[in-house]
Amino acid sequence: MPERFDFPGKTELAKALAEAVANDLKAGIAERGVASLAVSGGSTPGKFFAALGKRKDVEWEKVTVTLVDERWVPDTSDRSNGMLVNEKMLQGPAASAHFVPLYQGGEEPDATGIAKADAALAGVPTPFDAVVLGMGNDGHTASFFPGGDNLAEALEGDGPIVAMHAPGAGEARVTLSRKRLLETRSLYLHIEGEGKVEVLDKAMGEGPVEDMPIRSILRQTDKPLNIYWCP
Ligand SMILES: O=C1O[C@H](COP(=O)(O)O)[C@@H](O)[C@H](O)[C@H]1O
Repeated sequence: MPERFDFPGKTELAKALAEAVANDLKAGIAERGVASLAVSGGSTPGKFFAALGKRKDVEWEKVTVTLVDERWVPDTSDRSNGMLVNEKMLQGPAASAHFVPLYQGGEEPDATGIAKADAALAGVPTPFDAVVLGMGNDGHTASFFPGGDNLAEALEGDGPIVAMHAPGAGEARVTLSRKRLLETRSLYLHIEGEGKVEVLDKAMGEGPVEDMPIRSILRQTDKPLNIYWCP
């Protein structure tokens, strides 16, 4: 059963989640000399990224940061999750972290693009010390979209990176597979707003995973899921 932590506001949530993830990274560095983190994009994580990136107690030069999913757009696009991470998190103390992008050029995540992204991801210390997921109003997480053309592969395949096109996704995307996402020491779901808690409540109920792919994370028991929410 996931554990839920509620906060009065976005600032409090951002600070608490940054504290938890910073502790995960420090534990990883203490144990193996390096640490790795995979984060989501979208409209929710900006404050959390800023709070985490300011942490001076993390040896950022030993940290590798990557994404749980990416829109297949150049990193100059304001739709790029990579750009968001670079602008909001990898500033100040965190500027010395190593960032591994998923977008590898070109118009489409074709076999060459996926092979390059797989190769880039192979350089990220495994398991992740922390994975921070988000959730869309349609019940998607990472780029596990309802109606996604490669949803079954993303949910059940060995991955590690899967191309995804879906009616609700906008541009073509890539996503880490469920298997790769669960190769983590800590797992978080970061959601904000009353609307998202309604989506979460629905997802916690019965129904097919394909209708609300966040269920593939909520229903698994391999990794304890910590849900961070604020209004
Ligand atoms: O498109 C995406 O959406 C989800 C949720 O985003 P939000 O705007 O509702 O916070 C995000 O988790 C994912 O990484 C992103 O690519």
